[in-house]
Formats: sequence, structure tokens, C-alpha cells
Amino acid sequence: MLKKVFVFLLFIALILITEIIVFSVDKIRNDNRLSLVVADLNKAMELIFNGALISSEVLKEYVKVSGDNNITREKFEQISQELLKSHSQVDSILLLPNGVVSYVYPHTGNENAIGYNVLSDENRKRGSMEAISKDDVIIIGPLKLVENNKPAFLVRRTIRNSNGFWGVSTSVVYLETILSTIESVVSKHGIEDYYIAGYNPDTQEDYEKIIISKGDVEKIELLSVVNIFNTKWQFSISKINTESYVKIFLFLSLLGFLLLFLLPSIRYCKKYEGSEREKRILENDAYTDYLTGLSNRRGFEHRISHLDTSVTNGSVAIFDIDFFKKINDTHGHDVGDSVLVGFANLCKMHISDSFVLSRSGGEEFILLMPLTKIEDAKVQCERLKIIISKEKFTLDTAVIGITMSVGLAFFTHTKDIKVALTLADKALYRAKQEGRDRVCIG
Ligand SMILES: Nc1nc2c(ncn2[C@@H]2O[C@H](COP(=O)(O)OP(=O)(O)OP(=O)(O)O)[C@@H](O)[C@H]2O)c(=O)[nH]1
Repeated sequence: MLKKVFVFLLFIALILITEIIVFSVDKIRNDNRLSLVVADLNKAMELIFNGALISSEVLKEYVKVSGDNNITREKFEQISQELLKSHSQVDSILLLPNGVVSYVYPHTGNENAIGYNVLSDENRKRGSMEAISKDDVIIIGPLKLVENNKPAFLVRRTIRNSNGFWGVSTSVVYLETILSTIESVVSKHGIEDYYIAGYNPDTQEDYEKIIISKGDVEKIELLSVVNIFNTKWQFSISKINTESYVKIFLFLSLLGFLLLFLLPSIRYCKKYEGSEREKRILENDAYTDYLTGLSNRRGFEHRISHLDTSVTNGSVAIFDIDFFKKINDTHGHDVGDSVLVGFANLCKMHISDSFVLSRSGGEEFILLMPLTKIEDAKVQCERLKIIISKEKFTLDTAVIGITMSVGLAFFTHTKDIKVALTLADKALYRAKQEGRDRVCIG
């Protein structure tokens, strides 16, 4: 069950890690793509704007060096042709002495503009008046041109001579030119779904008007801003999301990587656990008496070497069943074994939990009584001796009563337990000598 929960949690963790990696990578890819395309768009727009600026500037200089009487349509067209060749994204060029369109290039298709007085048009007057007063570059748009109704940006340059305001030169960039430039930059970056929102020239509200929208608008999520002449347009593109098969591949790779490192570790841990368990079993076997389940002599020694440091003194007793050989001889070895087991169980039942009972060999047992004075230990042993002598061990073939002799000694330090055992052994010998079924102190 625990194993299943672990595997389940491992899978959940791997799915989460996969999602986090994919999310982070997608975010980096999307942020990079958006900032790269916006940088390219800004560069492209700057190029168009500079072309328009240079064209109107050159025209201004031409007017200034020519003087009023020397401006001819041929000369204007010659210069304009050269300018549009160098700045191909500028769509037309106009010259407006006193604010009236008098020269336009290309002439064909734009002739309707000739004679148009921008100072009398409320929409254009604002920009023109600014040009008159500020002696500066004025950008207007996007607005619909009188000559062909196309929405466009106008870059105007004020021209002054010795008499003051002469007029303005104007470079025209159609909105469609800007949009087709945007389209080529965007497609170069492999973006298929995007839209652009700009301000509405009628209400002057920012981003109110969707200027262009391509592809699946539902997918569009990432927003940024592009500088188009003197305005800012909102530019939005769709997000790129890692394909499902890439996610699955990543998940499987992580799983494989994990298994590659985890499985050998699990196997090693299991092996280590197994060998530790075996070691414990062997240790336990080595320290345990197979017949009674008590500690054997080695187990007893191990226990005293690991006694709590609070045990500074106590008593030890050696129990020996009287005339045990006779039981073996009379009833057989198996009956003798059963008597040993019964004796051990009875002792265990009647001693304190803090005491340690072991079988040291044959029919001999050791009882360690930590922090027990010799007088108290004697009382305990006497009590136990009486219990044993009153007990009848009922076996298949016989009912056997036994007595035991006890040798007792006291130790003042745990390192003296072995000395105390020698004394207890001598006391036991005395108990046997004095007639058995008694407790003697060494
Ligand atoms: N059934 C059985 N007998 C054992 C075991 N270990 C030792 N013995 C026997 O225990 C007997 C001990 O006899 P002795 O040392 O002569 O002592 P005793 O007969 O108890 O007499 P005293 O100790 O002098 O009262 C021997 O016959 C051993 O063979 C055992 O695991 N099982």
C-alpha cells in the first residue's frame, strides 16, 4: 500500500516538475520572441520615419537655396523622384507655399491635392498652424488624404525665408505601407496570429481602434507597445506553447533519469536493510538461549556491558535447580528440558521488569537486580525460592516438584559485576553444601 502511494506521489511530482519546466521555458521563449519582434518593428518604423523626415528636410533646403522664382515643377519632380528612390517607404512628397498644395510627387493619382489649402481645413489646420508657429517638424496622422482618401501619416517641415513663413514641405507615408512593413517583420518571426490597436483620430482615444488583426484572435495573449511615428500602438501576438508530445517526451526522460538513479539506490537500501536484519537475527540468536528464550551467558554479558549509566550498584544471584541430574535420569532429557522451561517462565513471572534473568548454562540461571540492596535481593530470592518449591510441574508422564539453591552477592559498581558473580558462585556452593533449598550471601 505504502509502495503504491509512493509511486503515485512520484508520478504527481514528475508531472508537476514537467509542467513547471515547460511553463518556465515557454515564458522565456515568449518573452524573448515578443521583445525581439517589438525591437525589429521599432527599428523598421524608425527607418520609415527617418526617410519621411529626410525627404521633407531636403525639400525645405531645396526651397531655401532656390528662392521663390526658381522652383519649377520639373526640378521638384526630379528631386522628389530621387528622394523616393532612396526612401522607398515614403509614398508621396508635397510642397505647400503658404499652406496651399502647389507641387506633388508622384503627380499622377495625387493631382486632386493641388490647390488644397491646409490652413483652411480644420483637421489639418492644427498641424499646419503648429508648423507656422514652431518652426519645427510636425507629424500628423493617421488621417485620410484629400487626394485619394487613403489614411496616412504626414511629416511636415516648416520653411522660412528672409520674409518669414514661406510654407511647408510634406512627406506622406500611407498606413498601408506601415502595415505591410509590420506584416513582413512579423512573418519573418513566424508569427501568424496578431493584432494592432492604435488611437482613434476622431476621438483621440488610445488603442480604441483595431488597426489590423490577423489569424486566430482567441490565441492572442501577449501585449507590448510599438512606436509608430509619434504615436504608440498596442501590439499583441499569440503565445507559443510547448507541444504535448514534447511534454510527454520530457516527462518520460525525467522518469527514465529518475529510475536510472533511484532503482539502484532502492535496491541498495533494501539489500542494506536485509543484511542489517540478518545481522540482528544472528546477534539475537547468539545472545539467546534456544530452550527458554532467555539471554544466554553471552547475552547476559552483552546486557551488562550496555547497562544504563544510572545503574551504579545492585545484586546478582545464581539460581541452581537441586538434583536436576536425577530428573533427567528418572524421566528423561525431554522432561528435564520442560522443567527448565517451566522454571524459567515461573521466575520471569515473579521478578521485577527492571531485573535481568539469564540462563548461564545447564540448570543454572543468573538474576541481575540493578539498584537493589543485598537485604532486599535476599527477600526477593527467598520469596522466589518458596514459589518454586511450591510449584508442581505437570508433564505428560510425571508431576515434578523442585527446589533451588541460590548464591547472592552485592556489587558497588557495574565493573565489579563479574567479581560479584564469583562471590555468588561461592555462596551457591555453600548453599549446596549446607543442604540445598536455601539462599546464601557471598
Ligand atoms: N534436560 C537437560 N539437562 C541438562 C541440560 N543442560 C545440562 N543438563 C543436565 O543437568 C545436570 C546437572 O547435574 P549436576 O551438575 O550434577 O547437578 P545436580 O544434579 O543438579 O545436583 P546439584 O546441583 O548438586 O544439586 C546434568 O545431568 C546435565 O546433563 C539441558 O539443557 N537439558
